[in-house]
Amino acid sequence: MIEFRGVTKQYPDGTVAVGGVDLVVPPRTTTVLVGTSGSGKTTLLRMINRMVDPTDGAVLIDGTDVATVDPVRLRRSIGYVMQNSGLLPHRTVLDNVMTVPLLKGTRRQTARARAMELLETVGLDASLAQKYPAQLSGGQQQRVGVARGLAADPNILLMDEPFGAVDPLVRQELQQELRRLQRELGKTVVFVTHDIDEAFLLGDQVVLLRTGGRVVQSGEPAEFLASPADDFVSGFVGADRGRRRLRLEEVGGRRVVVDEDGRPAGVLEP
Ligand SMILES: Nc1ncnc2c1ncn2[C@@H]1O[C@H](COP(=O)(O)OP(=O)(O)OP(=O)(O)O)[C@@H](O)[C@H]1O
Repeated sequence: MIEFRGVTKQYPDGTVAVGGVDLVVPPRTTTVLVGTSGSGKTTLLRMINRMVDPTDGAVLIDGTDVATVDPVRLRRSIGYVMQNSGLLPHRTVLDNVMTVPLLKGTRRQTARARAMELLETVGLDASLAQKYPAQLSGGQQQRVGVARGLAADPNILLMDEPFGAVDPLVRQELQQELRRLQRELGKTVVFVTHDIDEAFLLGDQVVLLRTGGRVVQSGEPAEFLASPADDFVSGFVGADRGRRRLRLEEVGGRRVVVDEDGRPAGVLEP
């Protein structure tokens, strides 16, 4: 379990990136931090592995204040996946995935076998292992990034807009893969996005932030539509837009769910 207790981050120039956040991230579930640009999502995420230290409050992992843990050790025990995959360009895919396990002292043969296994887990063909990142598509690079994040078998996986830079179709594919992976692996995932649809799709818990790094609402995705905390939330989740306003229509004896324009969204189970 990850816990934020009264966490604030004020940068030396006076910017309050995160303002007094209290939040619990339950284990083995996906928590999505969502919000507009500059709402403190990345800062909040990076306080988990001490890439950023809070100026006030504390972040605890399983009851231990991360401030008391050596940052290098901490970072190697937590998976981290970022937007542009962050792969080392002059190293092969295999070497990229093996980096952290080798740094942690895993034997080369073991690390290699595990890396090959992980490439398969994230849906990559073994033949890509000896290629260099630039020889891969954006989507493939992101998959390698996910494999690398999982390589040291961390309990926690931090993902900062990991699918932000790929085209919409590949993005959908990667989102579905992450859902599958999460069902199989049961990691504690903290995922940053500015896309509310992605947040609803992936999050067991969604945390909506606004400028100044304040939590406006948190909870299960459906709660945001059922009872948005205020107008900002309504606007952000699009509760006021046609796409979210669904209604039932009877078609050929079945109950079909349609949107405001009458376009079908699905069929209601009997
Ligand atoms: N090193 C820094 N020094 C000063 N201000 C910073 C620094 N890093 C971030 N900030 C500011 O803190 C605020 C929050 O930044 P952060 O990157 O956490 O937001 P974000 O929600 O992740 O945004 P985005 O979606 O654009 O990545 C912003 O106003 C940003 O300009």
